[in-house]
Formats: sequence, C-alpha cells, structure tokens
Amino acid sequence: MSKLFRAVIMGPPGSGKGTISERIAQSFGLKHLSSGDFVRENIAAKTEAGVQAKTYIKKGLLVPDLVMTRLLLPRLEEMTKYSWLLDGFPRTLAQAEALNSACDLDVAINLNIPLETLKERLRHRWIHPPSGRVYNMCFNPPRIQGIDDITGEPLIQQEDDRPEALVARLRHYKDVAKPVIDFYKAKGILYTFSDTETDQIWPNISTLLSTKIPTIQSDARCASTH
Ligand SMILES: Nc1ccn([C@H]2C[C@H](O)[C@@H](COP(=O)(O)OP(=O)(O)OP(=O)(O)O)O2)c(=O)n1
Ligand SMILES: Nc1nc2c(ncn2[C@@H]2O[C@H](COP(=O)(O)OP(=O)(O)O)[C@@H](O)[C@H]2O)c(=O)[nH]1
Repeated sequence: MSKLFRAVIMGPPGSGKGTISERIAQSFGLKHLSSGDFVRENIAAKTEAGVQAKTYIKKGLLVPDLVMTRLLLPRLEEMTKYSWLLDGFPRTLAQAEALNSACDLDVAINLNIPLETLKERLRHRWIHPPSGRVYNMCFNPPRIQGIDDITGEPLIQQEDDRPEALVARLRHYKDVAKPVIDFYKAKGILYTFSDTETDQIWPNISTLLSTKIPTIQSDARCASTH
C-alpha cells in the first residue's frame, strides 16, 4: 500500500488557496479539505463548535484555536485512508502545533502574493455562501453574472473583502502566520511561491508535487518489501 500524502496550503486572504487547492485536488487526486467549509457546515448543523464559531465570525473575528481544533481534528480522523490537502488551517502557531500532534505533514505550501494584487482580486471576488464556491468577475466569472453555475442561486460579495477591511485582515494575517511559516521552515517542509498570477505559480506547484507524491509512494513500496 502506498504512503498517504498530507499537505497544507497557507497564504493571505485572496492569495488563491481555494483556487490552487481545487487544481491540486483534480490533478493529483487528493481530497481538498477546506477549513472554511467545515466551519460553515458546523454552523449550518448547529453543532456545539459551530454555534461557538458563529459568534466570532459574525463579528468578523477568527474562531479561537480551541474551537477550531475541536471542529477540525475529528474531521481529519475520518480521512485517515485518504491523501489530503488542508486549506485555511492552521492559521496560528497553536493550530499548527495541534495539527502536528495529530499527523505528519509532507509539504506546506506558502503563497506570497503582493498586496495590490490581493486587493484587486478580492474587489472582484463573489461567493456562493452555501457551497463556498468562489468566482472572480475577471479570472473565473460565473456563466451568468451574479448567479452560481451549479445551483442558480445568487452570489454575494463578503463585507470583509472590501479594500479597507482587507488591509487590517492582512496585517493580522502577517502577525499570526509568521510563526507558522517559521515552524514549517524549521521542519524543512516549507515551499514558498511568489507571483501575481495563479497560472504562473501553478506549474511550479505541480512540478513540486509530482516529485513529492511519487517519491512517497515508491518509499512506501520499499518499506512494504522489508
Ligand atoms: N483556521 C480557521 C479557518 C477558518 N476560520 C473562520 C474565519 C473565516 O472567516 C471563516 C471562513 O473560512 P474561509 O477560509 O472560507 O475564510 P475566508 O474566505 O474569509 O478566508 P480567505 O479570504 O483567506 O479565503 O472561518 C477561522 O477562524 N480559522
Ligand atoms: N485575476 C486573478 N484572479 C485570481 C487568480 N487566482 C485566483 N483568483 C481569484 O482571486 C480570488 C481569491 O482567490 P481564492 O482562491 O478565493 O483565494 P483564498 O482566499 O486564498 O482562498 C477569487 O475570486 C479567485 O477566483 C489570478 O491569478 N488572477
């Protein structure tokens, strides 16, 4: 049996985590685990963690580490048979440490995108809240303006994607992400990609993963013969 592949993807709001995760999931057959989707599912199902999470998100705050890890780690336990890519978690060092105690990561992808690019992208970001599907009026527009392709329901723009809110979100992101980036750098699994376009970054990520994923599988084959 081949060893499973585990990765996380980090980056500021609008850096393309969701977009790139979808491409990785399709190209490499990994499960794309979006922590934002887990949060939304828990809110919809009114679980204890979901009810707590909602009170923070309503105020535009991040969900506290303990609530986030309670919500997320059981979902990872359900995924022990699959290779996965986790998007949006960890956001803090405490979350990274909790994840580290639960599993060994192979790769941490870090997206480094200029501020002006992020502002421009988020200005054009429209989402379908029930599913978490993300569009961009220039980069990947819906077939009909303002309407979700799959359900035909309306799309919305998030309050905190406004340029004024974004600057504060980014400042906060930088403060909390720096120790996480250092944590993965020290483990030797951090890979940083810097560019203004997902289409420029994507071939480099794809090359990295095609070297990592077969290596892991052939290592596992060697291990299983001993
Ligand atoms: N580790 C995490 C992951 C999520 N959330 C909360 C805050 C987010 O507002 C919400 C939804 O998560 P998303 O990853 O979908 O959030 P955004 O779309 O706001 O983030 P980004 O702009 O980075 O894509 O869940 C959190 O507090 N901590
Ligand atoms: N113009 C442009 N938009 C992009 C590019 N990559 C992603 N986007 C859009 O930028 C927005 C943010 O991307 P998303 O994947 O949601 O980023 P996340 O917040 O890191 O998950 C979305 O509207 C995407 O469709 C790109 O290379 N160019």
